[in-house]
Amino acid sequence: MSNKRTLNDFFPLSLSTPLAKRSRSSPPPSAATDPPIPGRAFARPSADEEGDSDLTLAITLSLQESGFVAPSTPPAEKPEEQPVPSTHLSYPHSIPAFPRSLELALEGIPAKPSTALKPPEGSPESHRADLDAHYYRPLIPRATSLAVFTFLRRELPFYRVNYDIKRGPNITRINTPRYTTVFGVDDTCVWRPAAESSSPSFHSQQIFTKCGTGNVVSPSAFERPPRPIPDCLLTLKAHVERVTQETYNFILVNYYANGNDSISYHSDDERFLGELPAIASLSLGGVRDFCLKHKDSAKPNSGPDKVKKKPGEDVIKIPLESGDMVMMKGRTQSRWLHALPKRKGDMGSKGRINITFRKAMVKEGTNNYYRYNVGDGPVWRWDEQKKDMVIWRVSA
Ligand SMILES: O=C(O)CCC(=O)C(=O)O
Ligand SMILES: [Fe+2]
Repeated sequence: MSNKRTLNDFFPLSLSTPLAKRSRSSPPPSAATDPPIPGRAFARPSADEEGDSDLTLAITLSLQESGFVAPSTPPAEKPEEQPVPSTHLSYPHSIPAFPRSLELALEGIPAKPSTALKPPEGSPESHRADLDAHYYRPLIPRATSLAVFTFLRRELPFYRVNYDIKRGPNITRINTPRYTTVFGVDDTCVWRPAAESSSPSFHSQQIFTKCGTGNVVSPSAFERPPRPIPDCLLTLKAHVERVTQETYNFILVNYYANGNDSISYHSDDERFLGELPAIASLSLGGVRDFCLKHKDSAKPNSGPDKVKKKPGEDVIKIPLESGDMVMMKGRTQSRWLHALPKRKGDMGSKGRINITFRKAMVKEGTNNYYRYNVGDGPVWRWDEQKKDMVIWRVSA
């Protein structure tokens, strides 16, 4: 579907507030450009107020906000320096950077060894050979990961995407059973700051140019305008790239509000990801089971012996906790399926965010990811009073 909207349709905000401090990727300040974030004006702390106590406070607040611990006495008001939010013409609203204390906590995490995932006992050798998946338990320490969860749920724009699929003569309406959002552009383009821009905001200056030629690419070359990765997600990407020794140009985010939200068995084996894609998948928030099964075992009673299988016998099931990361490489996408099934009871009672880091090679990837993770519906945002997602703004 082609998109005839102009960039102004995507960025109706008028920008007028001076900013206290630049994020690490921002150019030197000139004119002010970013709107104030209601209820989030912080005074600059003195030098000795910065440090571990900020992180302790951020984590305590986050654990309470996310419902992972009950609030005790109300925490003391503690101002924290607010780095410059990320803005861009394609964003429905600006996206704050992580508080400095959280950013420092993430930067300081040492790279950890991973554990290889193994197929269930008795699986054919070919299944083992096709599986190149590892997990980090955890990649991000639990308390820090919960602070990241609370921050991202509160600050990112989410979508509940609907689309039609055609099976023979029938058209089926699919309502994606989770909230999604996406940032990035495929490898044929590179983001760079627009020359001579008077804006001090790093992201609001970003345009993309064709790799090789350096020619500016118009956002209308895509079905929906691609969105640069905001600073907060760039911080996570840098850590994941360091640990996995891979590079990524796309970040897809899922928010599973409760146990009814899910993703069914699938593989991320689209051609635009290349032949043997490396995908890192980070979990934040509530615990949920992540399941993998070989594509051959998905066929009922397949295999040479045709022995009747018990349900779930071929499935690898890992309860992923906040901060855990699964890395899938090699033939994992082409030969295995994965899913996050619906869950009743305790396991579905807490919200969970999943972030996948991927690399799309060509334009089809950009069009596909924005169609299925942004779509054309309203923006949903977390409402702290209602403790639920609410429609924030209907798209133009
Ligand atoms: O939520 C998860 O852990 C899995 C998400 C996933 O497989 C996907 O987004 O493709
Ligand atoms: Fe997936």
